[in-house]
Amino acid sequence: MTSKPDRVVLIGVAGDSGCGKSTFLRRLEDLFGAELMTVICLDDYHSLDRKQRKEAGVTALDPRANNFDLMYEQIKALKNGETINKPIYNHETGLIDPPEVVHPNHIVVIEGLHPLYDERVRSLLDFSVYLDISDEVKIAWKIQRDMAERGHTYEDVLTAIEARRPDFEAYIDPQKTHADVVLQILPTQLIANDEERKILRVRMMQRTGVEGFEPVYLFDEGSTIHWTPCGRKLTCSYPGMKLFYGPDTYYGNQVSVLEVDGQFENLEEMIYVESHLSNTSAKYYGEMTELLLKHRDYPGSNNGSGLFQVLTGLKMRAAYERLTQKTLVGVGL
Ligand SMILES: Nc1ncnc2c1ncn2[C@@H]1O[C@H](COP(=O)(O)OP(=O)(O)OP(=O)(O)O)[C@@H](O)[C@H]1O
Ligand SMILES: O=C(CO)[C@H](O)[C@H](O)COP(=O)(O)O
Repeated sequence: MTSKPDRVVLIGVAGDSGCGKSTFLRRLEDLFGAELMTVICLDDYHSLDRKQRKEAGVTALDPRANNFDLMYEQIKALKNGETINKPIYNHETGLIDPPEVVHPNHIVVIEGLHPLYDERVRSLLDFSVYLDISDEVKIAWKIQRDMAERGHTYEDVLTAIEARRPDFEAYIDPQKTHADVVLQILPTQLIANDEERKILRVRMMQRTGVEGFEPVYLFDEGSTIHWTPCGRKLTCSYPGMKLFYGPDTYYGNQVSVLEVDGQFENLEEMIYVESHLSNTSAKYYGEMTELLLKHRDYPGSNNGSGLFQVLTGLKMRAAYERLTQKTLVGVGL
């Protein structure tokens, strides 16, 4: 930690396992710098270890397997500038390890399955995002990762997703109704059969009427816009690309929706898209494109998921600067 923070800004990143939280956090680090930001994985608040969950017949998604009282007490303490003794859930052994000391930092990010579940924890958050991955895409990503890196079979992956589904629907998914931004990742509508789910339709649902949060828009705020940018200034290969912007209602909340269906052929040309977006919270024209180009190797950099992760990160930086009255200079690049 660099200096003692006067004001701790608390950010929530919610989503199921394998939904891209780590990738998003790596992008956030570009904006805040590793020094200023402390990430707390809420898996550490599992109150039942793997064996105990098995015996009790509950999953880690079930609130009964998590200690929300301790989570609240400790996150509140960090926000108040106090040091905590945070438990550790060990994913290698499935056991709860001895606690570790965590000091408050300028930005504390709580990420995992339940950042928005408990009303008390939720009320501490200054900005939040929910990563909402459709089943088809979740299966494709999990299969790619868990088969390649974790030695699982196709059937293992499907069984694991199915086993989690009831608790996912009961306890994780409803959190999206509380987030400031929901990043929805869906199969493309540009072609009928994209079995590998390589082409994505990604929607950034931005809640309107939230103090200090000005949603990003395309061309004209409040209008409904369908934009097919492919042509002289943006190279698109098959099956092309479509952008959309417009107002909507999402679980009773007013939202501004930005959508990208398809993929960017040449990331350098993102400057053309950036030039048509307003309220990005970039510090200068081109910053959004530079942030994307910096990590062109991250998954999703060439589609709406990378673009909207960068835009959400810029909104989190804007929230930090507004709440602390501090300016972050030069950490992004
Ligand atoms: N935008 C994306 N486009 C394509 N694939 C992606 C994208 N984001 C993530 N993935 C795939 O999903 C996998 C999981 O991503 P990531 O590790 O960021 O998720 P996570 O939510 O942190 O997962 P866990 O909680 O299980 O560690 C990655 O290895 C990658 O294969
Ligand atoms: O959803 C999860 C984390 O996001 C895990 O399933 C949960 O934390 C339990 O971990 P493990 O399977 O290693 O016991």
